[in-house]
Amino acid sequence: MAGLDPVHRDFFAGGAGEERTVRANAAAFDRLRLLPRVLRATGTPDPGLTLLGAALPGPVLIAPTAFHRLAHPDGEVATARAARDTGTVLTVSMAATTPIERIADTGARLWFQLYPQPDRDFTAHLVERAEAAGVTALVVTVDSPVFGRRERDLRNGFLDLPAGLVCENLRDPATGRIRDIVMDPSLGWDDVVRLRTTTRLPILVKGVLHPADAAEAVARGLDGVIVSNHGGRQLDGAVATIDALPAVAAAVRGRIPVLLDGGVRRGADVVTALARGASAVLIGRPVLWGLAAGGRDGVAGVLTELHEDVVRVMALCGAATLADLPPDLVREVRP
Ligand SMILES: Cc1cc2nc3c(=O)[nH]c(=O)nc-3n(C[C@H](O)[C@H](O)[C@H](O)COP(=O)(O)O)c2cc1C
Ligand SMILES: CC(C)CC(=O)C(=O)O
Repeated sequence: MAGLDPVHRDFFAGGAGEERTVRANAAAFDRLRLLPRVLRATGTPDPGLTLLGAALPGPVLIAPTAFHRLAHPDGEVATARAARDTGTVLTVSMAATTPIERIADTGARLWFQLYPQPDRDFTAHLVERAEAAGVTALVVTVDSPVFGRRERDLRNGFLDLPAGLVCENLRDPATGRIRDIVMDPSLGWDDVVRLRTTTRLPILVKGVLHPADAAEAVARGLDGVIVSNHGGRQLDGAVATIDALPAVAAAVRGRIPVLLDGGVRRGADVVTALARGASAVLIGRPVLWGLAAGGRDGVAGVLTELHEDVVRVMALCGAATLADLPPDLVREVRP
């Protein structure tokens, strides 16, 4: 990627351990094929949907990723402008390098990703700050009781942000200092549900792979689950998300939205995930590559191309709307 420091490129591209799960996310899509329908006179497909009460032009959202100013000087502001201009949702990482208020100033539709911190008062402050800035949902990442072991970063000695960049949303309101992100191995369902006492925002849990956990999210009254293995950056060896999706969707039975991320690169991947039970998908690394290559325009290019590809694949499958993507559209083939 032109202009991207190789150490930062490794941080973006890499995963945990052997990167088996990074590869598995892509390989699992490679094992799936579409069985299209013909002569359905669908006209130009409409990939629009309503998600958590918001009308969106298409089913591809932006996953939370840290440190956008490593990719481009305009960082999260550039990403947010692209989200605004294409009408999609940007999920802002808690580890953003731009204050949430400045990102919100773009007018983009934002969700906020949270790692609940052991200091509950600080967690409540973070949530209140994001809500005041105008975010419309909270995404609680639950696949990270500890940091994954990212061997590229260890080899490269990438431990800290370069001088001048900080996680702006971790500023302590009392001291003005930037706090470290703490991964909390004691985090439990009660902690997630307790966020309801702080916020009226819808709450999605991100990092669910097991159907029993998805059922628990429904039972706990949460508003959505994101089937995710953190792009292979946490538990190396975790199942590919597109493989985990059908059982999660079966457990949820349409009661709350099920989203998916991990290895979504093409319109066919999006259509495959929706046919397997997802309401929408999110993309992580492609947005970072677009940002590094061309700031706002690069990200908008990635989002627009993928949107157009979704429409093309829907037409080629005989689907007029996202409701026309049944499970029998997808067939598994031998590797
Ligand atoms: C560089 C990078 C940083 C990430 N930072 C976060 C983060 O701060 N919070 C989080 O919940 N997930 C984070 N993720 C995981 C993404 O939200 C998402 O699950 C994953 O990237 C999806 O896979 P994909 O990159 O194959 O599309 C990060 C992923 C990458 C690649
Ligand atoms: C700064 C990290 C906590 C961000 C993250 O979740 C990731 O790199 O995958």
